[in-house]
Amino acid sequence: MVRTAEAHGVEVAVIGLGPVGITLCNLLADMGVSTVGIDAAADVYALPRAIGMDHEVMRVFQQIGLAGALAPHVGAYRRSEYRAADGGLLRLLDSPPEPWPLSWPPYLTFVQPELERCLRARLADRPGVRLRAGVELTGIETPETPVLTLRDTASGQTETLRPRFVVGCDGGNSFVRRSLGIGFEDLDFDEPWLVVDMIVDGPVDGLPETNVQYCDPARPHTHVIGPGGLRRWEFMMLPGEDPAGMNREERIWDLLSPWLKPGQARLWRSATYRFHALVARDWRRGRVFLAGDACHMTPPFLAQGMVQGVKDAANLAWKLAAVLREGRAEPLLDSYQAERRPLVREVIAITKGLGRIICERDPDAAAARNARMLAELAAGQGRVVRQNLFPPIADGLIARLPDGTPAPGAGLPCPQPWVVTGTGGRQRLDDVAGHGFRLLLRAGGTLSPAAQAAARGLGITVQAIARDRAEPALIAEEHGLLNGWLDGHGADAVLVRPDHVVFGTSASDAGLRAMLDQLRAQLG
Ligand SMILES: O=C(O)/C=C/c1cccc(O)c1
Repeated sequence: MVRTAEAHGVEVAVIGLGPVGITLCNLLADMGVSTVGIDAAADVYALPRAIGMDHEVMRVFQQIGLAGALAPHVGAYRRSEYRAADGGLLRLLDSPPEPWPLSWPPYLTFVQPELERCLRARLADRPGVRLRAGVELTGIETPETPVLTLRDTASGQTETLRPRFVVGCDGGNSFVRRSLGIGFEDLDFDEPWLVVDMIVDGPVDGLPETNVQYCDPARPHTHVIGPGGLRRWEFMMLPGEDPAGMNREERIWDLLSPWLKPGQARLWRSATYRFHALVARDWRRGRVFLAGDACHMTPPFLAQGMVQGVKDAANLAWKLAAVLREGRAEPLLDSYQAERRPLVREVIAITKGLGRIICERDPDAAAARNARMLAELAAGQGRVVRQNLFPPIADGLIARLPDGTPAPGAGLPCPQPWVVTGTGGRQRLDDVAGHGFRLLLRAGGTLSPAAQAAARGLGITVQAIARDRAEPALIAEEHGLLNGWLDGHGADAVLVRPDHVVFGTSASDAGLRAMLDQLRAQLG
């Protein structure tokens, strides 16, 4: 039976309610955008797939108001060691000591089903957003004015939906992407691996205390420590090994035998899969967008899969809201692909570089690799600050200097220090300064009437932040992080976008007015 239910008032349809889609639904709902989230599955996928996230993603969950609810499902920071087959250390991916730049540990782990449940629970009974699980997208037409055909998987009933915009967050096999005929650029790195999630309930001697990339040419493998008792091992599958044979419990215990015996842990999930290095050629067709795995797939070695997807959601959400709520022109939405695609492509290339190190199976090449990495370690180059591996946004909606280069700091995540307020005690800055466009100034800095009027006209919140409590201001930093960052960029003010990315910095009132003019022009 065909039922045509013209849904009036749905502004954005999000297809796929995995972590990226449900994050996008939360952000859009908070921005007052009427949203429907659609997923063919009746419930959250009960087993973990992603396990790692970073401080920028945690900041988005903080923005959504979920930091507290997620705390039991989030794991502590661990460094990543790259080790040779003989156990020797080859490289260390670490984090700087506290205070951390975004106030969250730069790398965290999480339990995916619980994370998704928290994100869904927050939207239950919320006006303006509707989650429709058990509803499958079966057709998508005319991307300039999208018309969706939906089918209820239980009743078989179909309906049509005409949202203003559609975002396909429907995973690597995205129906949305395939329907639009969008292909991938293949960055040429895929290998078959077995992934095993174990729950270790009690103390077990000899388990690694950190994440480890075992660069063993006989069988490259990985160990990641998740929250609670969750431990993940990943094993490369060798030529001739068949997925079904690898994914037998007896075989898994055999692979785990250097660390665990049966009875010391429970097998939660195991799966064989082939990782890929792919980025969609187009991220937008008309009023239909792609996000997350639907438009990029990253090898696992830096845990960037979900991270980059949530960053897509944060990037797109405020731009859609700017068009739908503030009447900005739709070309603003072109900056989504302009900003995200080159960055994600670079993240995939960086991950691929590390993956090639880990996945080396030729013993001679592995020996040469070890010698090179040991020399780098001895020369002090083998200790890498994890978050510094990733590039800033370099294209799109950022302030530029007269020569066209990005303004100092533009495209980076803005630091989020711990601050102390007169009334509120110790808080993270975003919880005080808000989440829209905000202009953060040094304490004592003043804005000319013209700059104030320009900021007000753009709906920008202005906040002065003292370096410490000795300076008179309503908000004072605990560790001087943001003021130190301004020092480092030769700036007195930083203009931050709603996705926490730095639009630009300025060192004078004239520079600030020029930056605000650029923002007005770029917003359209
Ligand atoms: O952060 C890292 O260095 C590695 C994380 C990770 C997570 C999951 C699977 C992997 O191969 C690596």
